Amino acid sequence: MKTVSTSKSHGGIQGVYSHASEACACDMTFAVFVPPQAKDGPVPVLWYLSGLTCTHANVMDKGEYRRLAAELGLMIVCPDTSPRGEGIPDEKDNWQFGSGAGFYVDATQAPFAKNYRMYSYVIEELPALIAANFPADMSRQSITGHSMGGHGALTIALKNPERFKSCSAFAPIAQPSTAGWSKPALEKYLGTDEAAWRAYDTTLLIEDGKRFPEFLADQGTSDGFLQEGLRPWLLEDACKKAGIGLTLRMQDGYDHSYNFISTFMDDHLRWHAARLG
Ligand SMILES: N[C@@H](CCC(=O)N[C@@H](CS)C(=O)NCC(=O)O)C(=O)O
Repeated sequence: MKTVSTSKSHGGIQGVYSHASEACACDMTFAVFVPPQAKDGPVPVLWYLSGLTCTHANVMDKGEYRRLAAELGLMIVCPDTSPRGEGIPDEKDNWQFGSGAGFYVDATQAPFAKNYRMYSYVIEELPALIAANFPADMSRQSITGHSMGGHGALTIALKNPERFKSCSAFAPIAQPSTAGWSKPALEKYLGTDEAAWRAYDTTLLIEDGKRFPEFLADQGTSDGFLQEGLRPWLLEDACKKAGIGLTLRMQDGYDHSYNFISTFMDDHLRWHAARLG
């Protein structure tokens, strides 16, 4: 692991690191905020998964999580959203696929299967690296994310309920297997057999019996992707049918940007801190 940069903030350290990823077969960059409490022992970890077009840096620069994370003693880990670099298959003019659009799946189709393994990266490789190199209490982890990363957080929590104490999302893609900006990506990463997509679709995972105790989700009413891409009512329906507690807050006038995310970041940090103990 290489340190790209470190910078003191609110008594903690905001760092950026890179490493040669086995899962993605390329160098990957990620951000970690270590709160001041870490000098007294391991601290709980909150994973933040970003949305389409993002790197590790968007939430680090605009998410405004450090002040409260430092107060609550939370480590914040922000992975990249896809493999990147020379030789990685990509569609340069398509922001909904390839670089910046890994959708947190393990691709099975050529030529993507070699690198686009963001599910394994986020659930296995990066946690092992964090556990080995940072003062993290890996018995206390929670997960959140935005848009494509909200989909990532919800699906990962549903598939690994024993790993995470809590899960929340900002404007998550509720049903990626039928939304216009995600369905083509699932088809290219996972093939045309729609049965394979179910493992990466929140509503279908719930339909197939996966469970998580409760979710918090915030959604702006002025989000341009609300009607076609995000459709939180599908999450609401799925949770209701399954008896999963969902706190869905429609936030009047907010859009899809980090101005929305940063407004409600404190609420999400407090939600997770309360459940991380
Ligand atoms: N590039 C797209 C927008 C993509 C977009 O809104 N991405 C969200 C996640 S789905 C984001 O967080 N963008 C980065 C940012 O706002 O910093 C467009 O121009 O319509």
